Amino acid sequence: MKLLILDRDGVINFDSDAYIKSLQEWIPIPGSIEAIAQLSKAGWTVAVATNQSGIARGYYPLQTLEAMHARLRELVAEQGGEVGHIVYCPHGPDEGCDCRKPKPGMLRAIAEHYQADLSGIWFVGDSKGDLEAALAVGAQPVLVKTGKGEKTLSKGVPQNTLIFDDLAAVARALI
Ligand SMILES: O=P(O)(O)OC[C@@H](O)[C@H]1O[C@@H](OP(=O)(O)O)[C@@H](O)[C@@H](O)[C@@H]1O
Ligand SMILES: [Mg+2]
Ligand SMILES: [Zn+2]
Repeated sequence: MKLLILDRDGVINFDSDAYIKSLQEWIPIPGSIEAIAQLSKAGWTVAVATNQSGIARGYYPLQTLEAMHARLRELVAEQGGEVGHIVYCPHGPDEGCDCRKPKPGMLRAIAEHYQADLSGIWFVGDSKGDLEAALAVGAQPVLVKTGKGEKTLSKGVPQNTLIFDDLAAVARALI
């Protein structure tokens, strides 16, 4: 299957150092909704793996997170596309969970959901932890320059990282 996995904040929607704490703060990056819709219409399964430590930190309830993901699904559906499995890590950095990136637990959960092999699968992110999670399971690290991407790039990225300006450019490369 044609499986593509996306980080959320900084890839699909704008990110903020103050976290994305409400539906109103969840604003798609221009071109990202269209990119996901075009990819899914071209036969790609587009899954999402996102750290959401704001839940553990008490910044927003699970209900708000679910509302953001419902909005994402709604916007992509309006463009005739579909969003696949969305996995999130609600834990804080000190909880020692297996799902918080750079650990690959969420990528493994998505692979399990689709009974898919992760080797070579593109995982598109904006942070170093995204790239490291990809490498941990033999997936292809892909960096976009949106969100924290420029900052991540300036600090150096793994040698085989693919680099694109944004999610729309990733979609153009795949379709
Ligand atoms: O990029 P994804 O994984 O979709 O989500 C990242 C968010 O959960 C937040 O992750 C936080 O990192 P800490 O969780 O505080 O280390 C910060 O980087 C915030 O700016 C960011 O909004
Ligand atoms: Mg991100
Ligand atoms: Zn977790």
